[in-house]
Amino acid sequence: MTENEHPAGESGRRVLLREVRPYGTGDPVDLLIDDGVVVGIGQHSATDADEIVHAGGAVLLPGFVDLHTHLREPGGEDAETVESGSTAAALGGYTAVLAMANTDPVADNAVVVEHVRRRGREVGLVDVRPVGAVTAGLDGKRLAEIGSMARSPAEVRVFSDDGHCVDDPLLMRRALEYTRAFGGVVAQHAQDPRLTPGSQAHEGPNAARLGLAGWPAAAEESVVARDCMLAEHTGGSLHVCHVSSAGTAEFLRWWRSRSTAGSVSAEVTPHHLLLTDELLETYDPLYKVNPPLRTDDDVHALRTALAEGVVDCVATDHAPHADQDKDCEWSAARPGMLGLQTALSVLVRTMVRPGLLDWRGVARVLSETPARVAGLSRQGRPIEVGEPANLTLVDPDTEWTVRGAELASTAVNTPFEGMVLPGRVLATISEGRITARDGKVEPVEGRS
Ligand SMILES: NC(=O)N[C@@H](CC(=O)O)C(=O)O
Ligand SMILES: [Zn+2]
Ligand SMILES: [Zn+2]
Repeated sequence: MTENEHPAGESGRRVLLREVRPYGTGDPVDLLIDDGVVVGIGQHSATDADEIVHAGGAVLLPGFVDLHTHLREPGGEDAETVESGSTAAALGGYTAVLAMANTDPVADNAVVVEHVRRRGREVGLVDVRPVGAVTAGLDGKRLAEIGSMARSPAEVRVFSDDGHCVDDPLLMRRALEYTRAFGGVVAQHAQDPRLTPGSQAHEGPNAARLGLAGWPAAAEESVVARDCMLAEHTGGSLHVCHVSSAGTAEFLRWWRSRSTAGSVSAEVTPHHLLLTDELLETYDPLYKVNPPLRTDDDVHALRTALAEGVVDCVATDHAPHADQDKDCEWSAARPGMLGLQTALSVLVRTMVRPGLLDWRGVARVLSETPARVAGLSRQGRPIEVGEPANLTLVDPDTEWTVRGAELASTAVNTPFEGMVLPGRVLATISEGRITARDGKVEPVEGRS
């Protein structure tokens, strides 16, 4: 496959989706895909197609785009690989994922990002887009080779030291200035390290009772405020990773009402929309994550902020960890949770069923906005004739029980273990090809 071909494109193959409801509205229609492009919406005959999906009135959405996935390759293959993570992504309804840079070696140069992009193409289940590090070795001391990653065949547009905060304001300023020149974006893990030494959990009564070092919300809020000001000052684009507190949402609401320059986008994770620090009681490291699970008030403020568009998208922060890094005492465990195969269901539970988001809203927060932030022109497109067929078919009603061992990731650290969640992905279509269907991925043809 050459660099210019689409990852999963398939020439001349016609796929017919029977009885779908785009954005969950209106009467069911048939949607015909030919050569990776939507060519007809209306009534179609089975003879039009090589392959038929009987959807029975299921909801059709643009394919999901995850701005925040840890695929762990290279260096962390005992937790996840591009192949296992792509499988989880396709099963979760994703057609594109941004693979975070905190790998080993770090994705801070063209060689590593090209490797990740190439592996994504070889696996061929989702469009894997590498994120480049902001600073060399994620050390926070000098900028990484941002220009050479942007110009490389990996076409890096999003830069992040995620896992670490770019806490030096001068480096953050330079990164915003530099990426602005080519339309890039800096995704910040907002955590003032001076306010979070040895932090283990949300700073509050629950952590205090258990004797766990606290991670105060102000450590996030102060960095977000500073970075918004730097984005305005430089005219650069800031993306705020994993917003976790009511205070950050409140600040962003105020900022959006006044700022005129620069660009700020923000994501919330499914786990911060559902889980709270009451789970600390269990002492189960499955619930250890960075930023930490916070309070019920934070959870509800984040849901409201997402409904209003103050926080404008959902990203999983899918963070697989091998058993030895989770099956141990709290303080020794690594922070992070699986997310790709449960994101939609958590969103249905926390936002759709309570009436905070309709399916158009789901398309906006899981697909359209993340695609725009990442600059992916073929993703998050309207469901219309002539558009690329990157699509996800969702059954909104079926409930299922989450079992980490049954998920496609190599690691099993889901915080939703044993929960019954609503909403299932019936099929994922990437560049016109069915990549996942009925809980199984469909292997790339011609691949041994
Ligand atoms: N979210 C986490 O708790 N962990 C992430 C890093 C990060 O997103 O900060 C990881 O790489 O494991
Ligand atoms: Zn992070
Ligand atoms: Zn992360």
